[in-house]
Amino acid sequence: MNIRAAASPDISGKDRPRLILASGSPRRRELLAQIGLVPDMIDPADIDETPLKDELPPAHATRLSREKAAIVAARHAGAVVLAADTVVGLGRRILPKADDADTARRCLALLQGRRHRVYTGVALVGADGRCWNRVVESQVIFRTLSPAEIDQYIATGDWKGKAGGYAIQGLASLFVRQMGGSYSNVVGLPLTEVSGMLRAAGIDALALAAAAVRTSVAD
Ligand SMILES: Cc1cn([C@H]2C[C@H](O)[C@@H](COP(=O)(O)OP(=O)(O)OP(=O)(O)O)O2)c(=O)[nH]c1=O
Repeated sequence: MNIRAAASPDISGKDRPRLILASGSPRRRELLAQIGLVPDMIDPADIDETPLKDELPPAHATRLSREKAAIVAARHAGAVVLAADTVVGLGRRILPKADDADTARRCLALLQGRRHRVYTGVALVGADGRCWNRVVESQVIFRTLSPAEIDQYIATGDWKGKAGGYAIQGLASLFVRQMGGSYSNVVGLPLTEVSGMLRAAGIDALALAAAAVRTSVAD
């Protein structure tokens, strides 16, 4: 018996289920590309992301990721659908996604000189309709920022569309004194957890990458 073939019938990738990324975030696309996965389609859910009354940051990220996945899965029967939501939490408080300079400035004034948490809720719907859900927490401590430094950062526009008004993968890396937990989680997709969920749904990023290397060497 060919044990490897029996254990990994999908190793070539040709039989893997279609993967739909239910997100308009370029960061999530880039993070998936980092582990060799190119979604077959990008289909953002575009839902109302207003927090519920007294909703805590991890519960908010979990709820929104589930809603995004469910809406998009209903449009793509038989596909694997991946959705996520990233939230910056300061204690019990949810900081907004910065769509204008004033919001970003207010967020940075709150975040400077202290610790906050970043939660990404991840929801996956399998080709057979099974659902997986996780929320991953990272901790970030910003150094003290002067009002002039906040103004300089605002002028770069790097905060646009980012939860909490900053992007750790950009200039805001200059503000990070300390970080705990998953870095990719802060950027928008906790890759270790996501790859485990995808594997459970029949998409094994590491096996696909290894198979691709073997194929190119054989060519
Ligand atoms: C904290 C932080 C967030 N972000 C981004 C990740 C997300 O794109 C965004 C949080 O908003 P989200 O609502 O999670 O995602 P989105 O609106 O960009 O896309 P979609 O809802 O279609 O999935 O903030 C960074 O890029 N870097 C960071 O350091």
